[in-house]
Amino acid sequence: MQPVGAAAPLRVDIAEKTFRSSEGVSVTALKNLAFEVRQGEFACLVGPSGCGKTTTLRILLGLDTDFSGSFQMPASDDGRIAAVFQEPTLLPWRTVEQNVRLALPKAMRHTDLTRLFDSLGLSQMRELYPSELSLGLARRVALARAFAVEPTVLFLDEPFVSLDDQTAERLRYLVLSVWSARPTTALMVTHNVREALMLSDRIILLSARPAHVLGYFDIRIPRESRNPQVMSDLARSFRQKFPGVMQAEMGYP
Ligand SMILES: Nc1ncnc2c1ncn2[C@@H]1O[C@H](COP(=O)(O)OP(=O)(O)OP(=O)(O)O)[C@@H](O)[C@H]1O
Repeated sequence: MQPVGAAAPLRVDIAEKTFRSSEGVSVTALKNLAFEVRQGEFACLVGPSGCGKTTTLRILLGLDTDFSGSFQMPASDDGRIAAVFQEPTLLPWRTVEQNVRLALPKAMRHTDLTRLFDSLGLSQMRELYPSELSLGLARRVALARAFAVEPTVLFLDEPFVSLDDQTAERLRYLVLSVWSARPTTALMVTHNVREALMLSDRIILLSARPAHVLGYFDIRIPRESRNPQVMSDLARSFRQKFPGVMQAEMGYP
């Protein structure tokens, strides 16, 4: 299928990002972090805990402008950006459906969302309020809200953490199926190598803080062919290419 949304890659070239406390303590989170995500590609930023992954996403989302360097979003006519964080951040006084619709640009407010709710298993939940949802369901709503705007670029920050294994795996498959129906440029942060091998076209492996790129791992095997044997072969190749980084902490013993 033809990728949609973007005509140019997402280009990131962050020279440095340093946090400075009022007591004068400084922490350099990113240093010479440069990478690209190609048009219509699902890329994963993988790196150890605290290396600077969320900091990178916050910069790309414009939530943190105090850094040196530059980045370029994929070019397109409307340039919609969507993001899903670990915390679903739903409006508590709005229903599931209202939470999703409120994110839509005016021209799309009356879009038929039936297929999207169906594909995320949310058809029966449209009238519920966030307090009535488990964390797994709330994450699905956050994902629906992001996909509903048909973004040019989609950022995901560890959307499967703190879920039990079964719920997380089901959600990974749901994301795959919704994303595959409209493969927009996506960048997902995770510290779970197995998850990245399952979902992505390209893994961008980051160093410990200050984060910079250690290397790329491209996966050309179609997602639907990544059965347990293929996944285990991919994990072996990854381990061979990056010896020492496949620790249990990173999701693949
Ligand atoms: N507002 C802040 N002030 C000071 N230091 C910060 C701030 N935000 C992040 N840091 C530090 O910057 C570093 C990178 O943090 P960041 O949250 O980006 O890492 P991460 O790779 O996303 O971690 P994790 O995988 O644990 O979520 C960490 O050492 C963190 O303590």
